[in-house]
Amino acid sequence: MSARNISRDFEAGQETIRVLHGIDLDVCPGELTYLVGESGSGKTTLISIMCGILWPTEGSVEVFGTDIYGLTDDDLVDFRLQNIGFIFQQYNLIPAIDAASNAAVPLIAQGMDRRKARAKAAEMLDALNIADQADKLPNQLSGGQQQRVAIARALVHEPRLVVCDEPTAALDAKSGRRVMDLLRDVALAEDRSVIIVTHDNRIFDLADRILVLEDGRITHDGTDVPDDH
Ligand SMILES: Nc1ncnc2c1ncn2[C@@H]1O[C@H](COP(=O)(O)OP(=O)(O)OP(=O)(O)O)[C@@H](O)[C@H]1O
Repeated sequence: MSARNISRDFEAGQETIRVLHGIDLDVCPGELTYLVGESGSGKTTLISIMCGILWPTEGSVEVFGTDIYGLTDDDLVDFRLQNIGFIFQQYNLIPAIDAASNAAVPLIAQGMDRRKARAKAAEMLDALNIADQADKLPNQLSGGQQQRVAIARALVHEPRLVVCDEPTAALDAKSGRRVMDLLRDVALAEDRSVIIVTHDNRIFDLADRILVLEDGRITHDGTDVPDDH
């Protein structure tokens, strides 16, 4: 996928604040790409634009050959549903349905039979080591378990682009590694991309590429992370 000349402004009272300044970025399929940077540097804003949920003020984003902000609203919703999985810091689970049904949402939205979708979602929960929580409601789960349900939901329909905001932050070291292994196994392939926003230095060694964002600009692009991050 590629982003060209991305800028984003937010209104704050009378003022307009520019939080991204003309970002150009190509994300290569088959690579685990990390985005790191201080709080407020614009990471969440950038990945939200890259995965089709926040319009840039300027610039364009192409995902697997489609200019996503050139689509109609309906076509963009459909494109996201087919091609993109996201895991945000707020898990946004549906409170009234159990973990397996939450994880099955993208498949059901794509029209899959409910029972089949639940079975596939249960497999994903199993891979994340929470198969025994499948029948629980979100408020019966710990924060880390809810996060794993959100991860299962992001991966269950095998999207070609997966975007994650702090996927391991709420997890202990072992669970964090398991999530990263799963992201690598399920989400990454020759024709698939994964972008991860993280502060978690326990997983820096797993990245193929690390980008640093500072004040809305990319200031580092390499295989390692600079010492001060
Ligand atoms: N909807 C909004 N309205 C106004 N300002 C916003 C909005 N969303 C983000 N911002 C501002 O844009 C800047 C970048 O925010 P963003 O959440 O992208 O940073 P971040 O690097 O992801 O931070 P963190 O690591 O704390 O999540 C911040 O100054 C934030 O206050």
